[in-house]
Amino acid sequence: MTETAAARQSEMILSDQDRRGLYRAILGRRDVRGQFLPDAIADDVLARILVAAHYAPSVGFMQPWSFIIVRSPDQRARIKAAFDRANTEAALMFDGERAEKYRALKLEGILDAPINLCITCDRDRAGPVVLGRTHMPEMDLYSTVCAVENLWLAARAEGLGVGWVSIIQPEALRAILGLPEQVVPVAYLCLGKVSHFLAQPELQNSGWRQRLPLQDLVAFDAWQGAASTEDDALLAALRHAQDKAAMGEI
Ligand SMILES: Cc1cc2c(cc1C)N(C[C@H](O)[C@H](O)[C@H](O)COP(=O)(O)O)c1[nH]c(=O)[nH]c(=O)c1N2
Repeated sequence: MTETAAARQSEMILSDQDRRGLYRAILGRRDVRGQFLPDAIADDVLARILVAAHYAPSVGFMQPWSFIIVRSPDQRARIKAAFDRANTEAALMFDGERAEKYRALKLEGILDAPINLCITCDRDRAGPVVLGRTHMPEMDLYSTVCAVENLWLAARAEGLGVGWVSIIQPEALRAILGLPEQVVPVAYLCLGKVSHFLAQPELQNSGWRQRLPLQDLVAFDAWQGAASTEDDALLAALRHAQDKAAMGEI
């Protein structure tokens, strides 16, 4: 290995501090709806988090995403009206106490956040036959979701909150944003500085749903395959790691 290649290789190794920073961003990432501040986001910060999204993995290196930055108050008002229509329909799908609880939740920050961002998937970006998508046609959509998560984590590292709004008819999004037919609106996000990040998901705090024990979601060799004694140490490690994560530690 040449000296430059060796130096480059050592840059690829994350320091312990880097590693911890990554986990802190992952554990501290939140879906933000109610803590947005109206402050503008600096262009260089917005550029960095868009680059993070653009560096996501994608099937056949398809890079099917595009990013529509929605700043216009008129456009956001149209989106908010579409959310309100869908949210009224959604509330009717829950019964009794659950419906009441649903109606009390704040589920979007469309007008509160200074920027909204629609991340789309162009299903034709790389032609009809895509390496890796031949037998799983939804892989381009999954790739776009990888870009969403990259952006979400990068935003968290920059101290910005992101909230995903999916209570909206995709056809309404299409019409408002003028999307062509082959372009799917994958994620509609609200983005901005926040007063604070909550320690736990809002749905957990409100008693809507709790985080599941990770060890119940891990199986061996087949769907719901039972652990053998050789897996005991791993299961203990999972429990330990999740207990620490619940306290915000890694
Ligand atoms: C695909 C998808 C779609 C939505 C969400 C997430 C994802 C991944 N979430 C946020 C969701 O409620 C939240 O991620 C979980 O409650 C866990 O909380 P944290 O993200 O850890 O804060 C979300 N939240 C909300 O208030 N309105 C919404 O429409 C949606 N839609």
